[in-house]
Amino acid sequence: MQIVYSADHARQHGRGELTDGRLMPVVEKPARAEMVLKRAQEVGLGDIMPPRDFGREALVRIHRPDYLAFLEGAWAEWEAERGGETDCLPLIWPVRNLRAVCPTHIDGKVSYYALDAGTPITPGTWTAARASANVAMTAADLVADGTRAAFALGRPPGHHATADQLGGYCFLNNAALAAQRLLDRGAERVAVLDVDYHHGNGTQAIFEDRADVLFCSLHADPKQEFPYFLGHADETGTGAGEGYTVNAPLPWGTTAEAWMAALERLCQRIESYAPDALVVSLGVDTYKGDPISRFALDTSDFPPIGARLAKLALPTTFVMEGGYAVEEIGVNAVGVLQGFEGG
Ligand SMILES: NCCCCCC(=O)NO
Ligand SMILES: [Zn+2]
Repeated sequence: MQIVYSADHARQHGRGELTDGRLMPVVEKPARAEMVLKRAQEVGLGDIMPPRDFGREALVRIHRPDYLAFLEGAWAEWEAERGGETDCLPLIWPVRNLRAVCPTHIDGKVSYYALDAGTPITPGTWTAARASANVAMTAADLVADGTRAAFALGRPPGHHATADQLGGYCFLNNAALAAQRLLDRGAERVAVLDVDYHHGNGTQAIFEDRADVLFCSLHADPKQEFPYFLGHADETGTGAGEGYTVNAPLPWGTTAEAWMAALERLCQRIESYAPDALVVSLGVDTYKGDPISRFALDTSDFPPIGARLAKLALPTTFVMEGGYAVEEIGVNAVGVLQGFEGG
């Protein structure tokens, strides 16, 4: 399986994320991608190629221009205001009884464009986020060119990012950009399957009113887990997209048996949709040893996931999302890909 990778991911390395009531060391760090790359090379998963730069015209197919302008200029504005000793994080949100009018001050702007305070903007964020987006679109192009499957080994991840908001360690929605790229290359229908432990609120929001992308996700129940405010089973799409969003929320402690049963239901929905291509938001934070998650999948449970996805017999673009057990992320993520290849 072809792997697309850019060392520019390492330009995203936050100095802290707000969690557990304090600024903690980030879990979304460069070692994650390096460990997956190392494992892919160890098992000879496939050739590794750099991304092509698709430019801003590809990003605006999914993201709002004002949001892209914010991301590009945020660090410079933050540094001018505060110096470079701390990362840019929000401190207030336009919640109930407030108005979502974009402020001019960087504190207000980052709050307007962020859904959480766990996603630090750093000097290298814009570079890393664009590289991750280009990695995903390059992988999608490989699949559009006839490759059976490709792996976008990028970070920062993307599935929490909406058209105009960052959050959950995400800035640009790599999986959504990959799906759009496949449509722009001639696919009529694309299914996005999100197997990350967390609900892909960004991907759902981006495609919720569209019938040309089916969004399916199994994830920790938002009543218990981040992102808390999207991902319920009664969210089925809106307008022309009614029926093209499928959520399978699962409780803390979910075992591989229950998780695979939910996956089976989503795979059957994908089969009935009969897409031209599949994009998989591949998070492996469903692993029982993940430091921020509470499902119970073991390393041996990951290859069967790939094997089931292979039975869909669709051109498939795997896009790296979450997974924070750094020692096991490689064997778990590559395990899915080996299972897909029948390895
Ligand atoms: N800091 C709160 C948890 C962010 C979740 C990140 C993730 O893995 N999403 O898939
Ligand atoms: Zn996750």
